[in-house]
Amino acid sequence: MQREDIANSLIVSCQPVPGGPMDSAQFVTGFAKAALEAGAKALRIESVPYVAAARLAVRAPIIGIVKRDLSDSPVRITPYLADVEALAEAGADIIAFDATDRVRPVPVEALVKAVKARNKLAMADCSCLDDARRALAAGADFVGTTLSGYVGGPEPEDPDIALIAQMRTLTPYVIAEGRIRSPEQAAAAARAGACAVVVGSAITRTEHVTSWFHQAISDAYAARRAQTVLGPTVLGIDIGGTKTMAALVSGGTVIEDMIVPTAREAGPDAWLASLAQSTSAWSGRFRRIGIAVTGLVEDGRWSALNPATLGIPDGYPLVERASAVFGKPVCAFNDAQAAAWGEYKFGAGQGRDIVFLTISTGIGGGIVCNGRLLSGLAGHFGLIRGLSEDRAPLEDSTSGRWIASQALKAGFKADAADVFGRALKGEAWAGAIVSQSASRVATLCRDIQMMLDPKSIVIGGSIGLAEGYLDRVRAHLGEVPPRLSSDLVAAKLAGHAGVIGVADLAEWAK
Ligand SMILES: CC(=O)N[C@H](C=O)[C@@H](O)[C@H](O)[C@H](O)COP(=O)(O)O
Repeated sequence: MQREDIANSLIVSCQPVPGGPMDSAQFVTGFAKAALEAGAKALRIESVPYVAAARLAVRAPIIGIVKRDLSDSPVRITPYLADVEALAEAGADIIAFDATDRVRPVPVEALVKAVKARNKLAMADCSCLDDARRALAAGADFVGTTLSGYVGGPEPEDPDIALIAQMRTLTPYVIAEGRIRSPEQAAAAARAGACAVVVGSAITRTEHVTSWFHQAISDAYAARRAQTVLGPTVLGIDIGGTKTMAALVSGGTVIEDMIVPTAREAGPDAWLASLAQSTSAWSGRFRRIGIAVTGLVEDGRWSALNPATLGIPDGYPLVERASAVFGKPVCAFNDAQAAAWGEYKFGAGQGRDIVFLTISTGIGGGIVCNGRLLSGLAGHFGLIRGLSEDRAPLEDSTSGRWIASQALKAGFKADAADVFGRALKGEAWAGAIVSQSASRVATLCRDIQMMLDPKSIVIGGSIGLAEGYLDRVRAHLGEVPPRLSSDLVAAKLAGHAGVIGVADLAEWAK
């Protein structure tokens, strides 16, 4: 045969799962005939007996291989000269072999020579462009992408279309092979320049194809069951200064989530448009949307309280714009208030009135009083006046930003996390800074207790939950008489508090 005989064609690899119920010559020839009847032009067949059986059953070109598991080499496909001889004898037209640059019993040059000596065509199964280069130099007639993704590391999901295009710069005789599982992927391989496309598992490994469908359907049923048990699903969104989280939330449980960076300069219209796009795959799965944002939300309008965190036009009509973009009802809340509600209903609050404090780069919070979340400015504890001479906001003398600035004053270039690490190791200067911050939070907790008398104060945020911080706050509170003291508990929902809380608020806002 000529190389052109298989140009622009589909080749079906008929390799049953070894040892499986279809691992017999009868199925191999059955698949081969069915494939040819449906338009395939050639076959790829493994083992000498199956090549011989197919040769008797069909006239189409056959790529023959032998697979072996060797103890002293990772090479599996047609490693020996004797394999080449036997495949030629059995009636293969093209003989394929592993052409990777690994420890091997026989050099590629010798295999090519043996194939040619039998007047057959040689196909080099490659893992990368360099393999193809060497194989062509050795005289291979075709190069295949067969072994891309199979020479170490985790197995990729998609076919290596880029490698097809790269190989095409070396020769027109590129055969695309490996993980081509849909007609769209096969067409992409052809468009990338392959002269022929091999499809195996997706056509002839019934066990694999069945397991793909089985998995997809099981996941879908599991999601449906979760929804029945948990109740309606809401899209919760938490837009922060550096990243935005979107999640499908049902009954306080996050079913699926994703995190995308917040393109700070792009502005709120662009953030909403890109969120609608990145969550479009979920569109049929929720009926309402809750959005939590940093800053002040009043009557559906969003304003920045600290433009350094996220700059937004004053009074931006968040609810109106988001409803238009998503085409679904939307409600919006401040992010710390939403987190307070999440902790109250599903986290550390356990349904008892709480004040939530998040101590992080800055300080925020939320108040649940008589089972109701206070909105507007309520809970912006970081902005209350501190005790310093200039009456600067409390967060300026307490938060993560302040901790880092104090470290610098003490002569250490360290962020808040470093300062905590060094405090834990017993470095006195770091311990003093952390302790000062904790003592100010303890004073805040005492004042909160006097004003609102919550059942618990729930502490969250990267500083609030850092090892040892809560204990230090408790130690400072220990100086207060017991009835005036607070029950301090650590937040439980971590990074999901905002989306869980706002999703629940959206569900009950209807
Ligand atoms: C890596 C390796 O050993 N590949 C083997 C080569 O013959 C076969 O197991 C594959 O089924 C064949 O390459 C077709 O690929 P897919 O079944 O993904 O369409």
